[in-house]
Amino acid sequence: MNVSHGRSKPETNQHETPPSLMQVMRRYFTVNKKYTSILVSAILFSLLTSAVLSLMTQSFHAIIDQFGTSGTIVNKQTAFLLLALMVFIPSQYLQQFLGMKYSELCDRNLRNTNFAIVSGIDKQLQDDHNSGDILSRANSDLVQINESLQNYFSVKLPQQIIGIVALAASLFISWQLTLFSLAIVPLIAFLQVRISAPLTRFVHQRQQAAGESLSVANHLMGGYEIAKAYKLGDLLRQRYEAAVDRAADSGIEANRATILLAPLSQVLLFLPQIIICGFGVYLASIHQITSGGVMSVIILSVFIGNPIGDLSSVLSAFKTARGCATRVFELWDWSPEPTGGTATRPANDLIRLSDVVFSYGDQSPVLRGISFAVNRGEHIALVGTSGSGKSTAIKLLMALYHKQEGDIEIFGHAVEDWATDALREHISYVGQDTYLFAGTLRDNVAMGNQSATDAQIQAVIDAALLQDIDMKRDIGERGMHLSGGQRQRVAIARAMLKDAPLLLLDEPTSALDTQSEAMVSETLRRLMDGRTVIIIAHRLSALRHIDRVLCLHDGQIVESGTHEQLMALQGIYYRLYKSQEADKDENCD
Ligand SMILES: Nc1ncnc2c1ncn2[C@@H]1O[C@H](COP(=O)(O)OP(=O)(O)OP(=O)(O)O)[C@@H](O)[C@H]1O
Repeated sequence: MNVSHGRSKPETNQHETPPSLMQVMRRYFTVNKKYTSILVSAILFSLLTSAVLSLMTQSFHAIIDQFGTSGTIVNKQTAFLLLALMVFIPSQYLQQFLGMKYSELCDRNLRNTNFAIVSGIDKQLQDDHNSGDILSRANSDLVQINESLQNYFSVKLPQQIIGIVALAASLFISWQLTLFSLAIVPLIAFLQVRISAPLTRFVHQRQQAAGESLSVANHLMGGYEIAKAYKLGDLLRQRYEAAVDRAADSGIEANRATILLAPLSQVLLFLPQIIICGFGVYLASIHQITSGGVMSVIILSVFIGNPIGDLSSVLSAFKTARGCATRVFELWDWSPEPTGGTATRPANDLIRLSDVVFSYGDQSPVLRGISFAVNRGEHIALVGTSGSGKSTAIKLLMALYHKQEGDIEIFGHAVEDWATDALREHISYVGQDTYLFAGTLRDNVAMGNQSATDAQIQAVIDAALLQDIDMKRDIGERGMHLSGGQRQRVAIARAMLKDAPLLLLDEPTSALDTQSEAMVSETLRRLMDGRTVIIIAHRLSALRHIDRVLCLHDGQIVESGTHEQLMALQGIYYRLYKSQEADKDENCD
Protein backbone atom coordinates (compact mmCIF):
# COMPACT_ATOMS: atom_id res chain seq x y z
CA MET A 1 0.00 0.00 0.00
CA ASN A 2 1.16 3.51 -0.79
CA VAL A 3 2.32 5.68 2.02
CA SER A 4 1.25 8.90 0.34
CA HIS A 5 -2.20 9.41 -1.08
CA GLY A 6 -0.74 9.45 -4.59
CA ARG A 7 -2.28 6.48 -6.35
CA SER A 8 -0.38 3.84 -8.17
CA LYS A 9 -2.42 0.67 -8.25
CA PRO A 10 -4.55 0.31 -11.33
CA GLU A 11 -7.19 -1.76 -9.55
CA THR A 12 -7.93 -3.18 -6.14
CA ASN A 13 -7.69 -6.85 -5.50
CA GLN A 14 -10.11 -8.09 -2.87
CA HIS A 15 -7.98 -11.19 -2.27
CA GLU A 16 -4.78 -9.31 -1.50
CA THR A 17 -3.43 -9.55 2.06
CA PRO A 18 -4.84 -6.50 3.84
CA PRO A 19 -2.20 -3.97 4.89
CA SER A 20 -0.93 -4.23 8.44
CA LEU A 21 -2.00 -1.82 11.18
CA MET A 22 1.43 -0.20 11.00
CA GLN A 23 1.12 0.39 7.26
CA VAL A 24 -2.37 1.83 7.61
CA MET A 25 -1.40 4.10 10.50
CA ARG A 26 1.78 5.24 8.73
CA ARG A 27 -0.35 6.26 5.79
CA TYR A 28 -2.86 7.99 8.09
CA PHE A 29 -0.07 10.03 9.68
CA THR A 30 1.52 10.81 6.31
CA VAL A 31 -1.73 12.01 4.78
CA ASN A 32 -2.31 14.20 7.84
CA LYS A 33 1.28 15.31 8.32
CA LYS A 34 0.37 19.02 8.22
CA TYR A 35 -1.30 18.54 11.63
CA THR A 36 1.58 16.61 13.22
CA SER A 37 2.60 19.63 15.34
CA ILE A 38 -0.80 19.52 17.06
CA LEU A 39 -0.35 15.84 17.88
CA VAL A 40 3.20 16.49 19.11
CA SER A 41 1.88 19.31 21.34
CA ALA A 42 -0.78 16.95 22.76
CA ILE A 43 1.98 14.42 23.52
CA LEU A 44 4.16 17.10 25.14
CA PHE A 45 1.28 18.17 27.39
CA SER A 46 0.71 14.50 28.27
CA LEU A 47 4.36 14.27 29.26
CA LEU A 48 4.02 17.44 31.34
CA THR A 49 0.87 16.04 33.00
CA SER A 50 2.62 12.80 33.82
CA ALA A 51 5.75 14.53 35.11
CA VAL A 52 3.65 16.73 37.38
CA LEU A 53 1.67 13.68 38.50
CA SER A 54 4.85 11.82 39.46
CA LEU A 55 6.14 14.82 41.41
CA MET A 56 2.77 15.13 43.15
CA THR A 57 2.95 11.47 44.14
CA GLN A 58 6.48 11.97 45.47
CA SER A 59 5.42 14.88 47.64
CA PHE A 60 2.33 12.96 48.77
CA HIS A 61 4.70 10.14 49.70
CA ALA A 62 6.82 12.58 51.75
CA ILE A 63 3.78 14.13 53.47
CA ILE A 64 2.45 10.72 54.62
CA ASP A 65 5.86 9.49 55.80
CA GLN A 66 6.49 12.76 57.67
CA PHE A 67 3.05 12.58 59.25
CA GLY A 68 3.64 8.93 60.24
CA THR A 69 6.94 9.63 61.95
CA SER A 70 6.40 13.11 63.48
CA GLY A 71 2.63 13.67 63.33
CA THR A 72 3.22 16.95 61.42
CA ILE A 73 2.52 18.03 57.86
CA VAL A 74 5.33 19.61 55.86
CA ASN A 75 4.10 23.00 54.65
CA LYS A 76 6.61 23.16 51.80
CA GLN A 77 5.38 19.85 50.35
CA THR A 78 1.75 20.89 50.74
CA ALA A 79 2.38 24.18 48.95
CA PHE A 80 4.13 22.27 46.16
CA LEU A 81 1.19 19.88 45.86
CA LEU A 82 -1.21 22.81 45.42
CA LEU A 83 1.08 24.47 42.89
CA ALA A 84 1.44 21.23 40.94
CA LEU A 85 -2.35 20.88 40.81
CA MET A 86 -2.54 24.29 39.15
CA VAL A 87 -0.27 23.00 36.35
CA PHE A 88 -1.84 19.53 36.23
CA ILE A 89 -5.41 20.65 35.49
CA PRO A 90 -4.73 22.96 32.49
CA SER A 91 -2.10 20.59 31.17
CA GLN A 92 -4.55 17.69 31.20
CA TYR A 93 -7.19 19.86 29.53
CA LEU A 94 -4.75 20.83 26.78
CA GLN A 95 -3.57 17.27 26.14
CA GLN A 96 -7.18 16.16 25.58
CA PHE A 97 -8.24 19.22 23.64
CA LEU A 98 -5.26 19.03 21.26
CA GLY A 99 -5.72 15.27 20.79
CA MET A 100 -9.38 15.82 19.89
CA LYS A 101 -8.51 18.76 17.60
CA TYR A 102 -5.92 16.64 15.80
CA SER A 103 -8.43 13.91 15.11
CA GLU A 104 -11.15 16.35 13.93
CA LEU A 105 -8.73 18.10 11.56
CA CYS A 106 -7.56 14.73 10.23
CA ASP A 107 -11.20 13.77 9.65
CA ARG A 108 -11.80 16.98 7.68
CA ASN A 109 -8.62 16.41 5.70
CA LEU A 110 -9.52 12.78 4.91
CA ARG A 111 -12.99 13.82 3.76
CA ASN A 112 -11.72 16.60 1.51
CA THR A 113 -8.96 14.42 0.08
CA ASN A 114 -11.45 11.62 -0.41
CA PHE A 115 -13.89 13.85 -2.28
CA ALA A 116 -11.15 15.15 -4.56
CA ILE A 117 -10.01 11.59 -5.29
CA VAL A 118 -13.51 10.20 -5.84
CA SER A 119 -14.35 13.02 -8.24
CA GLY A 120 -11.26 12.14 -10.28
CA ILE A 121 -11.61 8.37 -10.45
CA ASP A 122 -11.13 6.84 -13.85
CA LYS A 123 -14.52 6.33 -15.53
CA GLN A 124 -13.88 2.69 -16.34
CA LEU A 125 -13.11 1.90 -12.68
CA GLN A 126 -16.19 3.80 -11.57
CA ASP A 127 -18.29 1.72 -13.99
CA ASP A 128 -16.91 -1.45 -12.43
CA HIS A 129 -17.99 -0.62 -8.85
CA ASN A 130 -21.39 0.07 -7.43
CA SER A 131 -22.07 3.61 -6.29
CA GLY A 132 -23.28 2.47 -2.85
CA ASP A 133 -19.91 0.89 -2.13
CA ILE A 134 -18.09 4.08 -3.18
CA LEU A 135 -20.46 6.23 -1.08
CA SER A 136 -20.11 3.95 1.92
CA ARG A 137 -16.32 4.17 1.77
CA ALA A 138 -16.61 7.95 1.42
CA ASN A 139 -18.99 8.29 4.34
CA SER A 140 -19.53 5.60 6.95
CA ASP A 141 -15.96 4.28 6.75
CA LEU A 142 -14.64 7.80 7.36
CA VAL A 143 -17.08 8.27 10.26
CA GLN A 144 -15.84 5.03 11.83
CA ILE A 145 -12.19 6.02 11.45
CA ASN A 146 -12.86 9.33 13.19
CA GLU A 147 -14.93 7.77 15.97
CA SER A 148 -12.27 5.13 16.62
CA LEU A 149 -9.25 7.38 16.55
CA GLN A 150 -10.64 10.55 18.14
CA ASN A 151 -11.09 8.87 21.50
CA TYR A 152 -7.62 7.39 21.18
CA PHE A 153 -5.83 10.66 20.47
CA SER A 154 -7.75 12.70 23.04
CA VAL A 155 -8.05 10.18 25.91
CA LYS A 156 -6.25 6.88 25.45
CA LEU A 157 -2.91 8.12 24.10
CA PRO A 158 -2.41 10.64 26.96
CA GLN A 159 -3.42 7.87 29.38
CA GLN A 160 -0.78 5.60 27.89
CA ILE A 161 1.91 8.27 28.22
CA ILE A 162 0.88 9.00 31.80
CA GLY A 163 0.83 5.24 32.45
CA ILE A 164 4.41 4.83 31.25
CA VAL A 165 5.68 7.72 33.38
CA ALA A 166 3.66 6.47 36.38
CA LEU A 167 5.19 3.03 35.87
CA ALA A 168 8.69 4.54 35.98
CA ALA A 169 7.81 6.50 39.16
CA SER A 170 6.30 3.40 40.76
CA LEU A 171 9.38 1.29 39.92
CA PHE A 172 11.48 4.04 41.48
CA ILE A 173 9.48 3.87 44.74
CA SER A 174 9.45 0.05 44.91
CA TRP A 175 10.40 -2.09 41.96
CA GLN A 176 9.49 -5.28 43.87
CA LEU A 177 5.96 -4.12 44.64
CA THR A 178 5.44 -2.74 41.10
CA LEU A 179 6.71 -5.80 39.24
CA PHE A 180 4.84 -8.19 41.52
CA SER A 181 1.58 -6.32 40.88
CA LEU A 182 2.13 -6.44 37.13
CA ALA A 183 3.04 -10.14 36.93
CA ILE A 184 -0.36 -11.14 35.54
CA VAL A 185 -0.45 -8.47 32.80
CA PRO A 186 1.40 -10.36 30.01
CA LEU A 187 -1.02 -13.31 30.22
CA ILE A 188 -4.10 -11.10 29.98
CA ALA A 189 -2.55 -8.94 27.25
CA PHE A 190 -1.81 -12.10 25.25
CA LEU A 191 -5.46 -13.21 25.57
CA GLN A 192 -6.65 -9.76 24.52
CA VAL A 193 -4.55 -9.81 21.35
CA ARG A 194 -5.72 -13.33 20.47
CA ILE A 195 -9.39 -12.57 20.99
CA SER A 196 -9.31 -9.33 19.03
CA ALA A 197 -7.38 -10.83 16.09
CA PRO A 198 -10.38 -11.47 13.76
CA LEU A 199 -11.88 -8.07 14.46
CA THR A 200 -10.43 -6.30 11.38
CA ARG A 201 -11.86 -8.97 9.07
CA PHE A 202 -15.34 -8.70 10.56
CA VAL A 203 -15.26 -4.90 10.47
CA HIS A 204 -14.20 -5.02 6.82
CA GLN A 205 -17.02 -7.45 5.99
CA ARG A 206 -19.56 -5.35 7.90
CA GLN A 207 -18.59 -2.17 6.02
CA GLN A 208 -18.66 -4.04 2.69
CA ALA A 209 -22.19 -5.28 3.38
CA ALA A 210 -23.23 -1.81 4.59
CA GLY A 211 -22.04 -0.46 1.23
CA GLU A 212 -24.18 -3.02 -0.61
CA SER A 213 -27.27 -2.07 1.39
CA LEU A 214 -26.62 1.61 0.63
CA SER A 215 -26.42 0.75 -3.04
CA VAL A 216 -29.85 -0.95 -2.93
CA ALA A 217 -31.31 2.07 -1.10
CA ASN A 218 -29.79 4.26 -3.82
CA HIS A 219 -31.55 2.20 -6.49
CA LEU A 220 -34.84 2.62 -4.64
CA MET A 221 -34.49 6.40 -4.50
CA GLY A 222 -32.93 6.86 -7.96
CA GLY A 223 -35.31 4.54 -9.76
CA TYR A 224 -38.36 5.35 -7.64
CA GLU A 225 -40.88 5.38 -10.51
CA ILE A 226 -39.55 2.12 -11.98
CA ALA A 227 -39.53 0.49 -8.56
CA LYS A 228 -43.19 1.45 -8.10
CA ALA A 229 -44.30 0.64 -11.64
CA TYR A 230 -42.72 -2.83 -11.60
CA LYS A 231 -43.52 -3.48 -7.94
CA LEU A 232 -39.83 -3.94 -7.20
CA GLY A 233 -40.36 -3.08 -3.54
CA ASP A 234 -40.20 -6.75 -2.43
CA LEU A 235 -37.22 -7.58 -4.59
CA LEU A 236 -35.26 -4.55 -3.43
CA ARG A 237 -36.31 -5.18 0.16
CA GLN A 238 -35.02 -8.78 -0.06
CA ARG A 239 -31.70 -7.58 -1.45
CA TYR A 240 -31.51 -4.87 1.17
CA GLU A 241 -32.31 -7.31 3.96
CA ALA A 242 -29.74 -9.81 2.69
CA ALA A 243 -27.03 -7.11 2.73
CA VAL A 244 -28.15 -5.83 6.13
CA ASP A 245 -28.16 -9.43 7.44
CA ARG A 246 -24.58 -9.87 6.32
CA ALA A 247 -23.65 -6.55 7.93
CA ALA A 248 -25.38 -7.60 11.16
CA ASP A 249 -23.69 -11.04 11.20
CA SER A 250 -20.26 -9.48 10.77
CA GLY A 251 -21.17 -6.75 13.30
CA ILE A 252 -22.20 -9.39 15.87
CA GLU A 253 -18.93 -11.28 15.36
CA ALA A 254 -16.94 -8.04 15.65
CA ASN A 255 -18.76 -7.05 18.83
CA ARG A 256 -18.50 -10.55 20.29
CA ALA A 257 -14.74 -10.15 20.35
CA THR A 258 -15.06 -6.69 21.91
CA ILE A 259 -17.46 -7.93 24.61
CA LEU A 260 -15.29 -10.95 25.39
CA LEU A 261 -12.43 -8.58 26.06
CA ALA A 262 -14.35 -6.50 28.61
CA PRO A 263 -14.14 -8.89 31.64
CA LEU A 264 -10.43 -9.32 31.02
CA SER A 265 -10.07 -5.56 31.20
CA GLN A 266 -11.95 -5.44 34.50
CA VAL A 267 -9.63 -8.04 35.97
CA LEU A 268 -6.67 -6.04 34.76
CA LEU A 269 -8.00 -2.91 36.40
CA PHE A 270 -8.45 -4.29 39.95
CA LEU A 271 -6.10 -7.21 40.33
CA PRO A 272 -2.86 -5.19 40.55
CA GLN A 273 -4.33 -2.99 43.32
CA ILE A 274 -5.41 -6.00 45.38
CA ILE A 275 -1.93 -7.47 44.97
CA ILE A 276 -0.27 -4.16 45.95
CA CYS A 277 -2.34 -3.94 49.15
CA GLY A 278 -1.48 -7.46 50.25
CA PHE A 279 2.16 -7.52 49.19
CA GLY A 280 2.66 -3.86 50.23
CA VAL A 281 1.59 -4.61 53.83
CA TYR A 282 4.05 -7.52 53.88
CA LEU A 283 6.93 -5.36 52.51
CA ALA A 284 6.10 -2.60 55.03
CA SER A 285 6.16 -5.16 57.85
CA ILE A 286 9.74 -6.14 56.89
CA HIS A 287 10.68 -2.44 56.46
CA GLN A 288 11.26 -2.69 52.71
CA ILE A 289 8.85 0.18 52.05
CA THR A 290 7.17 2.92 54.08
CA SER A 291 3.40 3.32 54.35
CA GLY A 292 3.69 6.51 52.23
CA GLY A 293 5.45 4.40 49.59
CA VAL A 294 2.62 1.82 49.55
CA MET A 295 0.05 4.61 49.22
CA SER A 296 1.99 6.21 46.36
CA VAL A 297 2.31 2.91 44.48
CA ILE A 298 -1.45 2.35 44.91
CA ILE A 299 -2.16 5.83 43.48
CA LEU A 300 0.26 5.29 40.62
CA SER A 301 -1.20 1.85 39.91
CA VAL A 302 -4.48 3.52 38.93
CA PHE A 303 -2.65 5.49 36.23
CA ILE A 304 -0.71 2.39 35.16
CA GLY A 305 -3.85 0.22 35.22
CA ASN A 306 -5.98 2.58 33.11
CA PRO A 307 -4.12 2.10 29.82
CA ILE A 308 -3.59 -1.61 30.49
CA GLY A 309 -7.28 -2.11 31.27
CA ASP A 310 -8.17 -0.12 28.17
CA LEU A 311 -5.86 -2.14 25.98
CA SER A 312 -8.76 -4.19 24.66
CA SER A 313 -10.88 -1.19 23.69
CA VAL A 314 -7.84 0.49 22.16
CA LEU A 315 -7.13 -2.69 20.21
CA SER A 316 -10.68 -2.97 18.96
CA ALA A 317 -10.76 0.75 18.06
CA PHE A 318 -7.56 0.32 16.08
CA LYS A 319 -8.83 -2.78 14.35
CA THR A 320 -12.04 -0.99 13.40
CA ALA A 321 -10.01 1.98 12.15
CA ARG A 322 -7.72 -0.35 10.26
CA GLY A 323 -10.63 -2.16 8.56
CA CYS A 324 -12.29 1.11 7.54
CA ALA A 325 -9.08 2.92 6.60
CA THR A 326 -8.09 -0.03 4.42
CA ARG A 327 -11.33 0.37 2.46
CA VAL A 328 -10.87 4.13 2.15
CA PHE A 329 -7.22 3.84 1.09
CA GLU A 330 -8.17 1.10 -1.39
CA LEU A 331 -10.46 3.64 -3.02
CA TRP A 332 -7.60 6.13 -3.05
CA ASP A 333 -5.44 3.59 -4.88
CA TRP A 334 -7.85 3.28 -7.76
CA SER A 335 -6.37 4.81 -10.89
CA PRO A 336 -7.24 8.46 -11.33
CA GLU A 337 -8.48 9.83 -14.59
CA PRO A 338 -5.40 10.84 -16.62
CA THR A 339 -4.88 14.59 -16.52
CA GLY A 340 -3.70 14.41 -20.13
CA GLY A 341 -1.01 16.39 -21.88
CA THR A 342 -0.19 20.08 -22.02
CA ALA A 343 -2.24 21.45 -24.92
CA THR A 344 -4.80 23.98 -23.73
CA ARG A 345 -5.77 25.82 -26.95
CA PRO A 346 -6.93 24.57 -30.36
CA ALA A 347 -4.27 24.38 -33.09
CA ASN A 348 -6.86 24.19 -35.88
CA ASP A 349 -10.58 23.49 -36.37
CA LEU A 350 -10.43 19.86 -37.44
CA ILE A 351 -11.78 16.88 -35.56
CA ARG A 352 -10.60 13.55 -36.89
CA LEU A 353 -10.87 9.91 -35.86
CA SER A 354 -8.57 7.50 -37.69
CA ASP A 355 -8.96 3.70 -37.39
CA VAL A 356 -10.13 3.97 -33.79
CA VAL A 357 -10.51 0.69 -31.92
CA PHE A 358 -11.97 0.62 -28.44
CA SER A 359 -13.28 -1.99 -26.02
CA TYR A 360 -14.61 -1.65 -22.47
CA GLY A 361 -12.20 -3.48 -20.15
CA ASP A 362 -11.30 -6.84 -21.63
CA GLN A 363 -14.56 -7.24 -23.56
CA SER A 364 -14.58 -7.57 -27.35
CA PRO A 365 -14.20 -4.28 -29.28
CA VAL A 366 -17.18 -1.94 -29.40
CA LEU A 367 -15.57 0.33 -32.00
CA ARG A 368 -13.70 -1.57 -34.70
CA GLY A 369 -11.63 0.86 -36.72
CA ILE A 370 -13.85 3.89 -37.22
CA SER A 371 -12.59 6.90 -39.16
CA PHE A 372 -14.24 10.21 -39.93
CA ALA A 373 -13.42 13.92 -39.92
CA VAL A 374 -15.54 16.93 -39.03
CA ASN A 375 -14.72 20.43 -40.27
CA ARG A 376 -15.40 23.67 -38.45
CA GLY A 377 -19.12 24.46 -38.32
CA GLU A 378 -20.09 21.11 -39.84
CA HIS A 379 -23.04 19.17 -38.42
CA ILE A 380 -22.52 15.41 -38.37
CA ALA A 381 -25.05 12.83 -37.23
CA LEU A 382 -24.19 9.38 -35.91
CA VAL A 383 -26.99 6.91 -36.47
CA GLY A 384 -27.24 3.16 -36.42
CA THR A 385 -28.55 0.13 -34.68
CA SER A 386 -28.72 0.00 -30.90
CA GLY A 387 -25.39 -0.92 -29.35
CA SER A 388 -23.45 -0.09 -32.52
CA GLY A 389 -21.10 2.21 -30.55
CA LYS A 390 -22.46 5.75 -31.16
CA SER A 391 -22.40 6.91 -27.51
CA THR A 392 -19.02 5.27 -27.03
CA ALA A 393 -17.57 7.38 -29.87
CA ILE A 394 -18.84 10.54 -28.15
CA LYS A 395 -17.39 9.43 -24.80
CA LEU A 396 -13.98 8.94 -26.44
CA LEU A 397 -14.14 12.50 -27.78
CA MET A 398 -14.79 13.72 -24.22
CA ALA A 399 -11.77 11.69 -23.01
CA LEU A 400 -13.98 9.74 -20.59
CA TYR A 401 -12.54 6.53 -22.02
CA HIS A 402 -9.36 6.02 -23.99
CA LYS A 403 -9.02 4.29 -27.34
CA GLN A 404 -6.76 1.28 -27.62
CA GLU A 405 -5.79 1.76 -31.26
CA GLY A 406 -5.90 4.50 -33.89
CA ASP A 407 -5.83 8.27 -33.47
CA ILE A 408 -8.30 10.83 -32.22
CA GLU A 409 -7.48 14.42 -33.06
CA ILE A 410 -9.54 17.27 -31.63
CA PHE A 411 -8.93 20.80 -32.90
CA GLY A 412 -5.52 19.80 -34.18
CA HIS A 413 -4.17 17.95 -31.09
CA ALA A 414 -4.18 14.24 -30.34
CA VAL A 415 -6.73 13.71 -27.57
CA GLU A 416 -4.02 12.49 -25.20
CA ASP A 417 -1.97 15.65 -25.81
CA TRP A 418 -4.79 17.83 -24.53
CA ALA A 419 -4.89 18.74 -20.85
CA THR A 420 -8.14 16.90 -20.06
CA ASP A 421 -9.79 19.85 -18.30
CA ALA A 422 -8.86 22.25 -21.09
CA LEU A 423 -10.22 19.86 -23.71
CA ARG A 424 -13.57 19.71 -21.95
CA GLU A 425 -13.73 23.50 -21.81
CA HIS A 426 -13.99 23.35 -25.61
CA ILE A 427 -16.87 20.88 -25.57
CA SER A 428 -20.54 21.24 -24.65
CA TYR A 429 -22.45 18.03 -24.06
CA VAL A 430 -26.16 17.36 -23.86
CA GLY A 431 -27.14 13.76 -23.22
CA GLN A 432 -30.39 11.82 -23.18
CA ASP A 433 -30.43 11.65 -19.38
CA THR A 434 -30.27 15.26 -18.30
CA TYR A 435 -28.69 15.56 -14.88
CA LEU A 436 -29.88 18.63 -13.03
CA PHE A 437 -28.76 19.60 -9.55
CA ALA A 438 -30.95 20.59 -6.62
CA GLY A 439 -31.21 24.39 -6.62
CA THR A 440 -32.68 27.16 -8.76
CA LEU A 441 -32.99 27.36 -12.52
CA ARG A 442 -30.28 30.02 -12.40
CA ASP A 443 -27.89 27.76 -10.44
CA ASN A 444 -28.28 25.01 -13.00
CA VAL A 445 -27.89 27.16 -16.09
CA ALA A 446 -24.93 29.03 -14.54
CA MET A 447 -23.02 25.75 -14.31
CA GLY A 448 -22.31 26.30 -18.01
CA ASN A 449 -20.31 29.42 -17.15
CA GLN A 450 -19.97 30.31 -13.51
CA SER A 451 -18.82 33.86 -14.22
CA ALA A 452 -21.88 34.71 -16.38
CA THR A 453 -24.00 37.70 -15.38
CA ASP A 454 -27.72 37.49 -14.65
CA ALA A 455 -28.41 39.20 -17.97
CA GLN A 456 -26.41 36.57 -19.88
CA ILE A 457 -28.15 33.79 -17.98
CA GLN A 458 -31.57 35.28 -18.66
CA ALA A 459 -30.68 35.58 -22.35
CA VAL A 460 -29.99 31.84 -22.70
CA ILE A 461 -33.05 31.00 -20.59
CA ASP A 462 -35.09 32.99 -23.12
CA ALA A 463 -33.34 31.42 -26.08
CA ALA A 464 -34.08 27.97 -24.63
CA LEU A 465 -37.78 28.90 -24.47
CA LEU A 466 -37.78 28.74 -20.67
CA GLN A 467 -38.80 32.38 -20.24
CA ASP A 468 -41.95 31.38 -18.34
CA ILE A 469 -39.90 30.03 -15.45
CA ASP A 470 -38.47 32.51 -12.97
CA MET A 471 -34.72 31.94 -12.86
CA LYS A 472 -34.84 32.02 -9.04
CA ARG A 473 -37.33 29.16 -8.95
CA ASP A 474 -36.25 26.02 -7.12
CA ILE A 475 -36.38 23.20 -9.69
CA GLY A 476 -36.13 20.38 -7.12
CA GLU A 477 -33.70 17.52 -6.83
CA ARG A 478 -32.63 16.40 -10.32
CA GLY A 479 -35.10 18.96 -11.69
CA MET A 480 -38.11 17.00 -10.43
CA HIS A 481 -40.31 20.13 -10.44
CA LEU A 482 -39.94 20.49 -14.22
CA SER A 483 -41.38 18.57 -17.15
CA GLY A 484 -39.13 16.30 -19.23
CA GLY A 485 -39.01 18.86 -22.07
CA GLN A 486 -38.20 21.69 -19.66
CA ARG A 487 -35.42 19.67 -18.08
CA GLN A 488 -33.92 19.03 -21.49
CA ARG A 489 -34.14 22.74 -22.36
CA VAL A 490 -32.35 23.62 -19.09
CA ALA A 491 -29.54 21.33 -20.22
CA ILE A 492 -29.51 23.07 -23.60
CA ALA A 493 -29.49 26.51 -21.93
CA ARG A 494 -26.50 25.36 -19.86
CA ALA A 495 -24.69 24.30 -23.03
CA MET A 496 -25.61 27.61 -24.71
CA LEU A 497 -24.12 29.55 -21.82
CA LYS A 498 -20.94 27.50 -22.01
CA ASP A 499 -20.58 28.58 -25.64
CA ALA A 500 -18.01 25.90 -26.50
CA PRO A 501 -16.97 25.42 -30.15
CA LEU A 502 -17.70 21.66 -30.24
CA LEU A 503 -21.16 20.44 -29.40
CA LEU A 504 -21.77 16.76 -28.63
CA LEU A 505 -25.43 15.75 -28.47
CA ASP A 506 -26.42 12.23 -27.46
CA GLU A 507 -30.06 11.71 -28.44
CA PRO A 508 -31.18 14.90 -26.69
CA THR A 509 -34.81 14.52 -27.76
CA SER A 510 -35.24 10.76 -27.56
CA ALA A 511 -37.12 10.81 -24.25
CA LEU A 512 -39.63 13.48 -25.30
CA ASP A 513 -43.15 13.50 -26.69
CA THR A 514 -43.80 15.13 -30.05
CA GLN A 515 -44.83 18.53 -28.62
CA SER A 516 -41.87 18.78 -26.25
CA GLU A 517 -39.60 17.52 -29.00
CA ALA A 518 -40.70 20.34 -31.26
CA MET A 519 -39.79 22.93 -28.60
CA VAL A 520 -36.52 21.25 -27.75
CA SER A 521 -35.64 20.91 -31.44
CA GLU A 522 -36.16 24.64 -31.87
CA THR A 523 -33.80 25.42 -28.96
CA LEU A 524 -31.35 22.86 -30.29
CA ARG A 525 -31.28 24.58 -33.67
CA ARG A 526 -30.36 27.83 -31.90
CA LEU A 527 -27.65 26.03 -29.95
CA MET A 528 -26.16 24.27 -33.00
CA ASP A 529 -26.02 27.40 -35.09
CA GLY A 530 -22.39 28.31 -35.88
CA ARG A 531 -20.89 25.41 -33.93
CA THR A 532 -19.24 22.14 -34.90
CA VAL A 533 -21.78 19.49 -33.97
CA ILE A 534 -21.79 15.73 -33.62
CA ILE A 535 -25.27 14.53 -32.82
CA ILE A 536 -26.51 11.04 -32.13
CA ALA A 537 -29.95 11.05 -33.61
CA HIS A 538 -32.76 8.71 -32.91
CA ARG A 539 -35.45 10.17 -35.20
CA LEU A 540 -33.98 9.99 -38.67
CA SER A 541 -36.66 12.22 -40.16
CA ALA A 542 -34.99 15.13 -38.29
CA LEU A 543 -31.73 14.65 -40.18
CA ARG A 544 -32.63 16.30 -43.48
CA HIS A 545 -30.71 19.46 -42.55
CA ILE A 546 -27.65 17.67 -41.22
CA ASP A 547 -24.55 18.06 -43.42
CA ARG A 548 -23.48 14.43 -43.20
CA VAL A 549 -24.86 11.26 -41.67
CA LEU A 550 -22.57 8.42 -40.53
CA CYS A 551 -24.32 5.11 -40.13
CA LEU A 552 -22.73 2.73 -37.63
CA HIS A 553 -23.23 -0.98 -37.48
CA ASP A 554 -21.43 -3.31 -35.12
CA GLY A 555 -18.71 -0.77 -34.29
CA GLN A 556 -17.98 0.23 -37.89
CA ILE A 557 -19.10 3.05 -40.16
CA VAL A 558 -20.94 1.25 -42.92
CA GLU A 559 -22.59 4.19 -44.72
CA SER A 560 -21.80 7.89 -44.99
CA GLY A 561 -23.50 10.77 -46.85
CA THR A 562 -26.42 13.17 -46.74
CA HIS A 563 -29.88 11.96 -45.81
CA GLU A 564 -30.84 11.86 -49.50
CA GLN A 565 -27.69 10.02 -50.53
CA LEU A 566 -28.17 7.36 -47.86
CA MET A 567 -31.83 6.96 -48.77
CA ALA A 568 -30.80 6.45 -52.38
CA LEU A 569 -28.28 3.82 -51.28
CA GLN A 570 -31.14 1.70 -49.85
CA GLY A 571 -28.87 0.17 -47.21
CA ILE A 572 -29.05 0.04 -43.41
CA TYR A 573 -29.97 3.74 -43.06
CA TYR A 574 -32.78 3.32 -45.58
CA ARG A 575 -34.15 0.29 -43.71
CA LEU A 576 -33.95 2.07 -40.34
CA TYR A 577 -35.74 5.07 -41.82
CA LYS A 578 -38.44 2.94 -43.39
CA SER A 579 -39.03 0.98 -40.18
CA GLN A 580 -39.45 4.27 -38.27
CA GLU A 581 -41.91 5.52 -40.89
CA ALA A 582 -43.86 2.26 -40.62
CA ASP A 583 -43.95 2.60 -36.79
CA LYS A 584 -45.20 6.15 -37.18
CA ASP A 585 -47.97 5.08 -39.56
CA GLU A 586 -48.95 2.25 -37.23
CA ASN A 587 -49.18 4.66 -34.28
CA CYS A 588 -51.31 7.05 -36.33
CA ASP A 589 -53.72 4.24 -37.25
N1 LIG B 1 -19.61 1.33 -19.52
C1 LIG B 1 -19.69 0.25 -20.29
N2 LIG B 1 -19.07 -0.88 -19.93
C2 LIG B 1 -19.13 -1.98 -20.70
N3 LIG B 1 -19.80 -2.05 -21.87
C3 LIG B 1 -20.45 -0.95 -22.28
C4 LIG B 1 -20.44 0.25 -21.51
N4 LIG B 1 -21.17 1.17 -22.18
C5 LIG B 1 -21.62 0.57 -23.30
N5 LIG B 1 -21.18 -0.70 -23.36
C6 LIG B 1 -21.43 -1.66 -24.47
O1 LIG B 1 -20.86 -1.10 -25.64
C7 LIG B 1 -21.69 -1.31 -26.77
C8 LIG B 1 -21.94 0.03 -27.46
O2 LIG B 1 -22.66 0.85 -26.58
P1 LIG B 1 -23.07 2.35 -26.97
O3 LIG B 1 -23.76 2.93 -25.82
O4 LIG B 1 -21.88 3.04 -27.50
O5 LIG B 1 -24.07 2.03 -28.16
P2 LIG B 1 -25.09 3.01 -28.92
O6 LIG B 1 -24.85 2.81 -30.35
O7 LIG B 1 -24.96 4.40 -28.40
O8 LIG B 1 -26.47 2.36 -28.47
P3 LIG B 1 -27.91 3.03 -28.29
O9 LIG B 1 -28.34 3.54 -29.63
O10 LIG B 1 -28.73 1.87 -27.86
O11 LIG B 1 -27.77 4.11 -27.25
C9 LIG B 1 -22.93 -1.98 -26.27
O12 LIG B 1 -22.84 -3.36 -26.57
C10 LIG B 1 -22.91 -1.78 -24.77
O13 LIG B 1 -23.44 -2.90 -24.12
